Amino acid sequence: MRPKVAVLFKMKSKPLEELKKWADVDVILYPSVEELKKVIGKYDGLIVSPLNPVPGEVLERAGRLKVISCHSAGYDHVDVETATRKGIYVTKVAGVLSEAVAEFAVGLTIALLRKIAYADRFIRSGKWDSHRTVWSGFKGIETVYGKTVGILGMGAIGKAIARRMKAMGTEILYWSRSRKPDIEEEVGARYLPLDDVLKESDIVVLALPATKETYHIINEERLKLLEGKYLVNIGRGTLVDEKALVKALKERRLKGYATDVFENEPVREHELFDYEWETVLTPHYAGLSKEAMKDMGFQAVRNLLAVLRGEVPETLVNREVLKVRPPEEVKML
Ligand SMILES: O=C(O)C(=O)CO
Repeated sequence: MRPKVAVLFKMKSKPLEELKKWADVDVILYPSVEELKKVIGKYDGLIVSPLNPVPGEVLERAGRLKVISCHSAGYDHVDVETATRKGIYVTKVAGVLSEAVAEFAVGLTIALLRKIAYADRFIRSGKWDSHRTVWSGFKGIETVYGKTVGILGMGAIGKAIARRMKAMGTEILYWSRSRKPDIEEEVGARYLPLDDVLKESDIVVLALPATKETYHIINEERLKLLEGKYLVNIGRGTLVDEKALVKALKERRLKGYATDVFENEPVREHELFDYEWETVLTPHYAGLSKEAMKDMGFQAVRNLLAVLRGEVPETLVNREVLKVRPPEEVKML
């Protein structure tokens, strides 16, 4: 029997075609949790994006589901604990979007310090009447060159950010779960305890995954260490206590915040919208380049098919699932 697979977002057509060679595929664009609960029982596999929450209440109804393939490096939108208990394999993609996301992190940093997004809105709203308006209105613009950049999280994305930042004439500090001698050697990055990175950097870039340990890692206390500095987030919204962050902006302690991610996405209204000069806000699309999306699509499809073939993909997130349901019990291709 051909497996039945649901893709819950608009995946690129080439990887989708590849998937269709092996499985009967339904594309259901961004279903709500309630909608997903109604149909989940029909599927052997799911391919999901970070904007497709798959909570435990959905998985409890997933009678024949064998695999959830995340079309992302992050997998915090899936209840992995429940998936594991139910013998559902969860996979992620790796190595295919680091360059795209790192490039975006640098873009956000430059936009934040040089006020590029602000300036774009300024000119479009017809306010550019003279050079004087710009010179007197655009005060306190800073270069990235010459700054100290602290990177929290030195995985593939963190390293790709470090290389780019170094090339822009910055010093690199970092904190990560483990030391990374390769990047220390390559760009002279210095490993420091987390709070020291915050104290000694001018710009802090968050490139951490969302886990229990990293939840609100930038909280009220740590924001005090960021006085007069910039914060950039391409990790996950939950890394930052947004309420405390807004307070720090309001009290002019934090100089600026650029983020691609939010505690609750999608975002239609947010207190951060009031800080036009101090923030750059983008809708969780750092990985959305044509090249990265195609590579991610193929890897997500390969991961899903590997599980259905009774193989163990390298990027399996929940290895404990192998004890709950061994690969030969999942195999249907
Ligand atoms: O891959 C991910 O987890 C992303 O959020 C890409 O932006």
